[in-house]
Amino acid sequence: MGIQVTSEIKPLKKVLLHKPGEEIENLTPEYLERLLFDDIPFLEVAQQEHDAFAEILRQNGVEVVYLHELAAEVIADEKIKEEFLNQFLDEADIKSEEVRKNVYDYLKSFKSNEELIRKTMAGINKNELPAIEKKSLVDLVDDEYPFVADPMPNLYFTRDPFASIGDGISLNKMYSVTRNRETIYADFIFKYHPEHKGTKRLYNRDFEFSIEGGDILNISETVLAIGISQRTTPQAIERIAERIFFETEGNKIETVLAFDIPKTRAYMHLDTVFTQVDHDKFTIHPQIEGPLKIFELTKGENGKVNILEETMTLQEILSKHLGCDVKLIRCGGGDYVISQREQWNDGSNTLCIKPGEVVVYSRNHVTNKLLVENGVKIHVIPSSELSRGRGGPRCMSMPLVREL
Ligand SMILES: NC(=[NH2+])NCCC[C@H](N)C(=O)O
Repeated sequence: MGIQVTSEIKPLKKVLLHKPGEEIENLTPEYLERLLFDDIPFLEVAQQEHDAFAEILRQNGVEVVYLHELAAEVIADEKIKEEFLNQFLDEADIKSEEVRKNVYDYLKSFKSNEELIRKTMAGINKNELPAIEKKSLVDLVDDEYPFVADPMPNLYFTRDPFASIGDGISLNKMYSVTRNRETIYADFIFKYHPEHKGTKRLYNRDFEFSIEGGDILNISETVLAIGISQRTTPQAIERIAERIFFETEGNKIETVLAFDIPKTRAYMHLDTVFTQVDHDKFTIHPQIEGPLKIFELTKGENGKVNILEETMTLQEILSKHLGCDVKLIRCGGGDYVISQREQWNDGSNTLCIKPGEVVVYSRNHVTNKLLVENGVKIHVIPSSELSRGRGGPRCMSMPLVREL
C-alpha cells in the first residue's frame, strides 16, 4: 500500500519508529546544544519506555516497523549498500581521505546489515578505527574532537526527516546540519525498498529551503497545515504548494495553510504547539490561541500559487477548515506554571491512534486529566528519559498508513 495518510486522527494502521540506540550514549555536555538535546537520557530506561510505546501501538492494532530494519532490507543488495556507504561517507564530514578509507573498511567489515545501519546512526568514535599516521595539517589540528562521524541522537523523532502526505511524502531538507544526515535513510527506503520505491516526493532533501515533518499536519484530505517556524521556511512552504498544485499528480489537497508561529525552541514545530485528538478537539499551547497570522495557499492561474493573508484565532481557523465548532484543550489547563512545564515536556504533542484516542506522556498529569475530562481516551506511556530529547508521542512516530 505504500503511503496513505490523509488525516491526523483516522485509525492508525502502520507506523515507523526508531528505538533509541547507542547514538544516545554518544551525547556529551559539550555538544548537547549542537545536537539539539537538553540533557543526556539514560539509554536503558529510554529503550524500555520506547518499547512500552511500541507495545501500546501494537495492542491497538497498529503495525510497527523500525527504521533500521527497513534500511537494512534496502542495503541487502550489494550495489545499493555501496551507494549507501558512499552517500553516508560523503555527508559524514570526514576530514581526510585516509580516515574515510578506514571508515569505509570498518563499515564493510560488519556481517549484519542491521548492525551496520545501527553503527552509522550511533556515530563512529576515533578509537574504533586504526590509528593513522598524522601527516596532513587537518589530521594534526583536529585532534580533540572524539568522532569521525557524528551520532544522530534525534533519529527517534521519526516525525521530522520525512512526512507522509496523502499517498506521497515530503522528504525534508532539515534546518540543522546535525539532522540533515537523518534523511539519507528515508531517501534510500523511498528509492529502493520494495514496498516504498517510487513513492511520490512532494519535496526533496536536495531542495534549497528547510522544512521539517513536525511542522506538517494533515488537517484533512484537502487541507494541509504547515508551520512557519524555527525549522520551516516560508520559501519551502511555497515550493511544496507548487509541487502539490502543479508539478505532481493525484493530490487531493486544495489548500496549504501556513501558520506563522514564534521562532523559538518551545515552539520549535507546529506539533509542539497543537495536535489534534478528535474530530473536533485539539490540545494546544495556551499561548498560541492567537489571533494568529495565517496564509491560505491555493491553486491559481498560469502555474501561480494564490496567497490570502488572514488574521484569526486558532479556534476560528481550525473550525473553518474542519467545518465544525472546534474545541481547544489547553495544555496544563492554562495555569501559567503548569502549562509552561507540561508544554515543555510535550504535553500538547500527542499521537492520535483513532478519533478520541491518544498516546500521551505520563509526566503531563494535569493535561492528561483534562483530556479525560473532555472525553478523550488516553494511553499513557512512561516518559522520564524519552522526553529529554524535547519531543513527544507525535514526534516519535511517522504514520505510514491510516484508514481512509
Ligand atoms: N516533531 C517534533 N516536535 N520533533 C521534536 C524534535 C526534537 C529534537 N531534539 C530537535 O530539536 O529537533
